[in-house]
Amino acid sequence: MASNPPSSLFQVYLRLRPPISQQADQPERCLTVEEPDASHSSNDGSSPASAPTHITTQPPSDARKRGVERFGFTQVFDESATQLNVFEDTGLQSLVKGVLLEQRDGLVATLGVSGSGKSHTILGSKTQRGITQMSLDVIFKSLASTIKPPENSIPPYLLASVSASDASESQMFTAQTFLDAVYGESDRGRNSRAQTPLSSTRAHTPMAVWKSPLLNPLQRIPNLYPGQWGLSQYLYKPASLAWTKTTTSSSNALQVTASDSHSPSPLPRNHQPSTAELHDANVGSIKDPMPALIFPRRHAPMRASTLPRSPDVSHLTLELNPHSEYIVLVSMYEVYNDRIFDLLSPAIVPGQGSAVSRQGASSQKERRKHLYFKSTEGSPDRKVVAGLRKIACSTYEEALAVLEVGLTERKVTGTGANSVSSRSHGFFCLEVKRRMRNKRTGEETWIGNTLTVADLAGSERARTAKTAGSTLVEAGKINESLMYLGQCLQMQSSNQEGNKTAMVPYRQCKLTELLFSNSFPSQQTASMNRNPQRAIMIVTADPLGDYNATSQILRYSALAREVTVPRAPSAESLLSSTLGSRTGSNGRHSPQLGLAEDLEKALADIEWLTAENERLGLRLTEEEMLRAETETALIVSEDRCLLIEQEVREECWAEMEERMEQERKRWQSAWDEQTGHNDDHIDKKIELLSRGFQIHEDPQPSCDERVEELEFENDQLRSRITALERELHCRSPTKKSKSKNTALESSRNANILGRESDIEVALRKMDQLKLADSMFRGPVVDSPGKKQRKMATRKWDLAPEDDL
Ligand SMILES: Nc1ncnc2c1ncn2[C@@H]1O[C@H](COP(=O)(O)OP(=O)(O)OP(=O)(O)O)[C@@H](O)[C@H]1O
Repeated sequence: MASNPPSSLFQVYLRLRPPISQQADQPERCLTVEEPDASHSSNDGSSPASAPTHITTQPPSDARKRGVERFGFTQVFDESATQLNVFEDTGLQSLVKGVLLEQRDGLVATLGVSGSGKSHTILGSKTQRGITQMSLDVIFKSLASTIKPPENSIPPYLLASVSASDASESQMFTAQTFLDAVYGESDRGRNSRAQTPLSSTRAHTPMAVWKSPLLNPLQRIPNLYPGQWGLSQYLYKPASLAWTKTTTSSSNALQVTASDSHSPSPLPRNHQPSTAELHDANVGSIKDPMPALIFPRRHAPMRASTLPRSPDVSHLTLELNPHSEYIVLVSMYEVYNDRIFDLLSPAIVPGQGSAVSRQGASSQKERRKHLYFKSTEGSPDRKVVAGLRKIACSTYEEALAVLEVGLTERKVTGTGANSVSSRSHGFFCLEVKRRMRNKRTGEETWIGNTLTVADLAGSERARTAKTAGSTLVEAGKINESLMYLGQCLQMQSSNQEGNKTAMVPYRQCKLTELLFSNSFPSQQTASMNRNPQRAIMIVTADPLGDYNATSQILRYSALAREVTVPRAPSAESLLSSTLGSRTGSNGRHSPQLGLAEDLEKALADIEWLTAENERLGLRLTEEEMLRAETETALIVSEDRCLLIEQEVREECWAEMEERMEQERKRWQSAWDEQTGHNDDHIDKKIELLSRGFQIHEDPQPSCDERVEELEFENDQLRSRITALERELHCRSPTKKSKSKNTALESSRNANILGRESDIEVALRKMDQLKLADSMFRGPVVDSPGKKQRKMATRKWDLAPEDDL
């Protein structure tokens, strides 16, 4: 089994985690490290000959029938391996060397089940440094004599020049400016990191370093390099948000200063930046640094002196050309829910002073701007994460302080599997750029390579990790991306085993794209003298952890795999031993020897059956492995289903709420309309009623009108009396005289009374008239049932008695 094929994209190492605490009832151990094979030595010398390279799985006792799997890695580190062992034996020094000297990018990533020790390997603990700190230390120690400029601060012009040749559309800041923005001047003296999310959530991997309360380097610029860089010409004024030329001398003053022949590294005359050039440079920080540097304020982290300094890696320092000039840029990003987010430019929640990344999945998704992994104008041959914030660091401490800032932004949550579980794939990039000058044209540029350290989130099962809601969504995305990563790694190992060159399907998700894109040599990269990256994968596993999850990860990542079925003692050997034991000591066969032939026949049958059994056992194991893989795919699908279900539920809920709101509004408007109508209706009714109740009073007639009225009535009455008298004349004379006498008498009586009211007079007069009328008409024969109509009293009946 070739455990370390030369063409592998990734060197894959396995590291076993020691038990955290000694429990009385330790779970069964599921992994056993094989003793190193003396004959084995790695093809490229990437692992020492005495180092173990294989591991076997021990299925739990309730599943003994399962086949034993044997996995091959570049090297296996058992529980006793220290951080320094891992750093040295994984060849991280050669990765650093590739970045510094060989124009080769380096990538180191950790992969494993949640809680298996990935972050510990990458970032270390309170007492031990991780491979990130050690790599940083080696790089800064190697660059110590060459890193420019001295006094640990970077002049802005230098940054402008670096930025102009940067291909990733980044924003650049010096570490001092950046850390000033993060911690502020007032907090510099404090040493507590109690309030940083990192301190509470990731206690085992302290990264905080920020010790030197130096002045803002930019404030000291004018005196820094008077002769060499001509920086006295430029002064950074944060208030004006721009580089301004402080001198009023002629425009070529800078060129004169910069081309000073005494300068140890003079800039070419034709490449000194004019103000316009600086303005045109693709640097957000230089055009407009302060707005981009808004950052939630933090308290300064713990003192550098309290941070672990071991393991010491001074002996790994590399020799570099002392005349070269380097600059180190640090950037950090995370892949969260298959999107890339810059960890050094977080979104800000107004008034809260904390990054949005701590606010939960949805808000994070909504408020942070995600970045693209793409080819840019300046980098057509390879993809880069565009638009990152890059911090120029000139010391190890500065780089660690920036790393600390990025880590506090990273999404970490407590789950059932790990109390500080990473919920995103974190990438820490260390770009080392070297100044290159074209001797012929004098053109200056900065080229460099990047060492990327990736701390991948751990795979987990929703059931064991007890995740729900947004954490479940994250877990689904994590598992999915790890499944794709597993497919790529499997393709890599099957390519090597069968010498095929099948396509590694790395474009399926952001994680695999970021890890694999730059691993393949292309024609363009070859023409640009750029080597494909070197990559190391450190797989971490807990030997006392979950068998299924651990063996699944190992199946993904191992460079080689074998399956063996535990053999039962062969029937042949059993029979031979039985027969042998029955042979007498004197050499004679026992009486049962006659059965030997039958037994031999049976032996052959048994042998055949045993072989068949083994074959079936092997198939069973293969089927089981297939089933395990399908189970993983099922878990991923289940996670996806849950995710979809959750999304659908949320959508339905939102739609229902929207509809309810619409209905409510509709009912409200109908109600308002109806109420308005009712009010109108009632108003109208009231109006009508009030109109009906209005009492009309005739105006009091004036005296003249009354007189006139009465006179008119008198006339009427007189004419009526005349008519009656005339009628009376036409009838019997006796009645006539009597009647007349009666009328006259009445009139006389009325005159006598004199004081009777008009009404009484009128009533009496009416009675008289009725009487007279009945007399004149004679007896009237009324039809039965017909009522006699009474004459109503009228105003004109009320004539004064005198008139009558
Ligand atoms: N080699 C080791 N030596 C001592 N302790 C270790 C080692 N590896 C891991 N641990 C401890 O185990 C615990 C879990 O480790 P860690 O946080 O690194 O897991 P992880 O794989 O990064 O988990 P996740 O994927 O959930 O982030 C920590 O307390 C860590 O200190």
